[in-house]
Amino acid sequence: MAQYARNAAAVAVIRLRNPPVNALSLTVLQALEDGLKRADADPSVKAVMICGENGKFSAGADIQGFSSPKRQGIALGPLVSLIERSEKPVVAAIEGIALGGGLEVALGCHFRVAHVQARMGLPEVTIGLLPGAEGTQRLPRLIGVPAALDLITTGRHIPATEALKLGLVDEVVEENTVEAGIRLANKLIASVSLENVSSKENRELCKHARILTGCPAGQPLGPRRLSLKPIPRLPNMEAFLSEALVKVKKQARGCLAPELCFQAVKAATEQPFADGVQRERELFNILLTSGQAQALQYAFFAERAVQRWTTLSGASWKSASPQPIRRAAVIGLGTMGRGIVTSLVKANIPVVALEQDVEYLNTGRKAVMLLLEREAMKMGQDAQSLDFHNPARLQFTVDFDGLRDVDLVIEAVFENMALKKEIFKKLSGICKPGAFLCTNTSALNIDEIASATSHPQQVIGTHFFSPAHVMRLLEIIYGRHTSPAAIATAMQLAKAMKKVGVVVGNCFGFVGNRMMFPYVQQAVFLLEEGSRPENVDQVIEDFGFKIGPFRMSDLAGLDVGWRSRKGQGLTGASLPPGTPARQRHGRRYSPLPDLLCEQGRFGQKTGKGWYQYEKAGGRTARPDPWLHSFLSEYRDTHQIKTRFIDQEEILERCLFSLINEGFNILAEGIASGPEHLDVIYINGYGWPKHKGGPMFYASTVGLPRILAKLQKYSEAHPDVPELRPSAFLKKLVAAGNPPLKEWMSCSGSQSSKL
Ligand SMILES: CCCCCCCC/C=C\C=C\CC(=O)SCCNC(=O)CCNC(=O)[C@H](O)C(C)(C)COP(=O)(O)OP(=O)(O)OC[C@H]1O[C@@H](n2cnc3c(N)ncnc32)[C@H](O)[C@@H]1OP(=O)(O)O
Repeated sequence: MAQYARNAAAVAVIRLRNPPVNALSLTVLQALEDGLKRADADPSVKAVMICGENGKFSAGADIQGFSSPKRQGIALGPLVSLIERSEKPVVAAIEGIALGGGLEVALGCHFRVAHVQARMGLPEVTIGLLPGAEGTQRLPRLIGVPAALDLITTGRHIPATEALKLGLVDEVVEENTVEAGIRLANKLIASVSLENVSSKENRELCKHARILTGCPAGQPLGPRRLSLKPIPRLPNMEAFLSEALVKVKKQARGCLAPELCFQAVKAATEQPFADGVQRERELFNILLTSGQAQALQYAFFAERAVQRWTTLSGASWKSASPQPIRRAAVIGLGTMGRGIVTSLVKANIPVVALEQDVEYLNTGRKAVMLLLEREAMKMGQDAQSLDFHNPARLQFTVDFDGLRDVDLVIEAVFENMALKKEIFKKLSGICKPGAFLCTNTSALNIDEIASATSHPQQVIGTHFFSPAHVMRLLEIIYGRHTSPAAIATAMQLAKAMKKVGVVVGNCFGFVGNRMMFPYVQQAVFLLEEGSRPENVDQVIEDFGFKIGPFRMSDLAGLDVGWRSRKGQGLTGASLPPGTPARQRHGRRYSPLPDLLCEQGRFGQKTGKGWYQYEKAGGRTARPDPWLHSFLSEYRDTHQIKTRFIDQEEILERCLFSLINEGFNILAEGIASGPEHLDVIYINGYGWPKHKGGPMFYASTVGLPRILAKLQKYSEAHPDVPELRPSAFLKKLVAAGNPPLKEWMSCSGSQSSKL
């Protein structure tokens, strides 16, 4: 709702009220409209001020409401126009946040006062929409086309100080914003009522109010109505717009909203306000029904849902409190360790970084310092707080004794069980008993690592994604003995590092890598059968992934997987003589990646992998004729008949096998819901957010279709168990393909405990 109140003077205060973020639900909109009409009808009211309850203006339209049938016919735009048309000055007092429809309401007001800590923005693009309450038409009139286009197509939130520089707000205050808004409203009232009185003092007051408001005498509100303002012209508007469109399309990678946001702003540059508004509405409706908006809104809520973690035994925030981390340690300063140290420093957590010897330590130190310098450059003035040259904030050592008083250790050494167990045994003896012992393993058994310590309840997996200081995902893996406090602390740590923590159970590869395995496996099988790396990558990248499996493999290094396969006895010296080249443990196996490694083709680092590069360390992948003939010879050797594989088969075999594994994971209770898998894939594996994550995507394709396709591929490849449809998928299809929200209530006995 919105609360209407009269203050002692002639200012009516309308306070938006819908905790926690004052989202503009139908009730709030109705109350806002009622308040405006009441203020208009009351002759003793001379000005209106709109603010929000609890230090927040508004987070915009109620996102849940977009999927409600009631939304039809309700539009915020006319309400914003109603505010703007008011004959009585309307002031927005912005505290906390003014986002989306919230900012559009403020744009309808004649004046905007913001608290210095407030943030503003039009983030609709991030949920697949555009600012549909005339914001795409008003904002460029207020702050110019380039700045408006930037805010509307990126959705970024800006601080009040930047908003002031852009001219988005009239005043920024450090004190009580509501009082400042009322003060301004009173000055405006005074300026109007004193216009014709000729005392010197009054004329001064009017002058002051005009300077503040930019209103010529006698016309107090006309110039403040943004719909009446012309668009500030650029000398080269056309060229500017074409360049901007290229940039927007490049960043959008298949997501519709940025381009339609662009089109709406373009309309503002070409058409009168009313026609622009009409165009904005048409584009808004296209987005609303596009499917991408649903996916992005699902992703928004999924990210929030995973914060409410639960374990199989029922632990949750209710049963656990996070412990404070006053000092942390990172063991191993390879690529991952460096990024983890950087993330901790950025989160203002003092860090001890440990390496095995001085040589490694010095190399690691240099790399960490370089990363931190770069981060500091990006942060500008805020970087002072990092203070990473201060040894009390960041210390480098080769001595485990330096870890005695830390509250949490993150081990980020080589992926080797024996080495990890040795380290955890050492930590168990050195660290204080309450210290949390985290491992950055990407696949290994947390329980086995914990067995090397005398405090297995303190051991937890914290799987970072490379580059660890950039990627948002933190997969948090609890073992059999992990305490709820350890989980809560890891979740809190993720939040402090501005990452999204997802709690999952312990199994080989956890959630992310376990689902990735069948996807990569299918990609390689497709090469055996007739595809080329560039064909497969193209299909996956056209789907919206940032990078296809082969480009990814070249980037990460083929040697990483090779080492792991050797460790598992799948290839290398430990392979029993007589093992068939393309079979392991009775299942289909492709030795292609091993053969490439044997040729020294490790990917970008060696200048050759699935592609060729300009030099070792080069970044530009080019199809490699050598690899094409190698594949032909390989097929000849193994008598595989080359066939043409179409895009549909490439996409389905890669993605449906990944999704299938997702259903197995859900059935086993490794994750407590499909949202967890989707958040992991969006934030850690480059799954296109506008497709909502693999499990949401499966729900849009339809589970019966996924099942039928898996059945077909499984029949064609009976030696690939990963293509055999999951029992849980079959169960859901048999249950009538229920909506994703209801899947877990159909899951087996284990997960039903969740
Ligand atoms: C029936 C309605 C009809 C409305 C008329 C439609 C006419 C069309 C015209 C205009 C269209 C306007 C479009 C919009 O305004 S779309 C919304 C744009 N706004 C956003 O995208 C903001 C989204 N929110 C955020 O970015 C953050 O939540 C933030 C506000 C910055 C707060 O962040 P933080 O402090 O980290 O807290 P949480 O993110 O955990 O949020 C707290 C809870 O609030 C819920 N929430 C937040 N925003 C919204 C929202 N806009 N609608 C509904 N719910 C919202 C969030 O889910 C959290 O809930 P919970 O605690 O249950 O998880």
